[in-house]
Amino acid sequence: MDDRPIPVAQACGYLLEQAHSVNETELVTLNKALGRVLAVPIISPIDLPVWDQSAMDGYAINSADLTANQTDWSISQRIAAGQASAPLLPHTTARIFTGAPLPIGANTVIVQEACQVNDNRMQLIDSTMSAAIKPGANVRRRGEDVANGQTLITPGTRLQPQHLALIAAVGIDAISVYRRVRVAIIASGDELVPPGQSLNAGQIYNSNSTLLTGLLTQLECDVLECGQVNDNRAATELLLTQAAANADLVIVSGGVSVGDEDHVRPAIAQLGTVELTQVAMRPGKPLVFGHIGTTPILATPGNPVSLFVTFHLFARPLILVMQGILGIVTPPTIPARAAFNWSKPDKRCEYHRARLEWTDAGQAMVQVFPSRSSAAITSLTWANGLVMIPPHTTLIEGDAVTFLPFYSPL
Ligand SMILES: Nc1nc2c(c(=O)[nH]1)N[C@H]1C(S)=C(S)[C@@H](COP(=O)(O)OP(=O)(O)OC[C@H]3O[C@@H](n4cnc5c(N)ncnc54)[C@H](O)[C@@H]3O)O[C@H]1N2
Ligand code: MOO
Repeated sequence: MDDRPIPVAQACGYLLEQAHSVNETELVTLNKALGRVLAVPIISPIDLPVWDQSAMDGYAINSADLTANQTDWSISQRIAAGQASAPLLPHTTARIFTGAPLPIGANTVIVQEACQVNDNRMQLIDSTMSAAIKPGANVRRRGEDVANGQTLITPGTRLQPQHLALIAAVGIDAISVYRRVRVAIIASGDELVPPGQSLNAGQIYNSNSTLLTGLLTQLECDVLECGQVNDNRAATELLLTQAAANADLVIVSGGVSVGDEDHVRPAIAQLGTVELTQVAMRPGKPLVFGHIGTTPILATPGNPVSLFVTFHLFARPLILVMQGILGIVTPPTIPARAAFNWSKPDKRCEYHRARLEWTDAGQAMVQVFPSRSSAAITSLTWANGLVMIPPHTTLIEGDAVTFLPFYSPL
């Protein structure tokens, strides 16, 4: 296999081409559906509003009576939200409240601020205003928001609270969503110790498993935590085999470089196929992608920043496709201006930790973290995104740059 680094877009394109969504669906109640991906269209079984209703507290009237030299109206009924209305008696008005059903025979609601009531008769405070009251004023018509039979939400949508509210508003309480994508995670490295234990010489805490668990949980995946594997070929192969058999996707961090202690790539090649290795990016160059059986395996560099960046650029889009998301899955970008100088460019495309802020004049400006180290995990808590700096590119303050926010929809 050609080991020359390939461009990020080409690598991501390959991952997405071969990706397919989990097809199995399950029925979940609305309060369990937040963040899940809709599998079947939501078609409204009702009109919304369900009936003509008042948008204001006031008086329901037939607008024809406003032009018929009538200056006051007997209040023939009182309709609060939750009550049924009776047909409006001719030439009368109904006291009505916001959200209450408009009586048959009325087509307009006059806000109560414009009215006065004496002896159960309603008058306009300023009778000359009657001509200005438009038929249909302050009425929400049946079906004006949603028509019975209308498709409300299409499959492939990640369900946000507002989607769930719309589904609830048409009376549906359980929906079909794709099952969660199950992702197995493995941390490779002899040096790794779980947080909470004491460190011996040469050891460090395993932070990548926590990072990956969080990133995957945010994406609504099921996480299969496979723990840590030593820098040993047989152990790596065993754990990879088990992980691949039990998950839709395996993400391994560490052990992908070219040293004698890096066993992940040869282990994947032994068990399956290595289809992609070395991406022309910084950090994250020694990325490996392949399959064991039909399970995709993404092996990222062990440096926490490299893991985070490669997750954002590769794992996330891949998972979105596997989840059944329809639409653009690659990270969104924001055009901005550099608030920094960049004088030592790399031959790889750089994804540097960056912070986007808006000036008072509304210009998006990007600052960069002072260290380029892919081990500097503090850069991730400082930044709110990445700035993309193309290969061999120097920048001065004010130059146009592309910013990739960490938190994005979908
Ligand atoms: N001769 C070369 N050496 C290296 C190259 C190269 O091209 N030639 N590439 C460098 C780059 S770039 C990177 S990135 C790393 C990638 O190395 P590995 O993926 O093999 O990762 P490790 O060596 O296992 O770890 C790198 C670094 O990250 C720490 N680490 C690993 N796992 C965890 C974890 N779960 N939690 C926290 N920290 C972790 C590990 O201790 C190392 O410090 O290779 C360079 N070398
Ligand atoms: O690619 Mo490494 O991730 O530059 O540090």
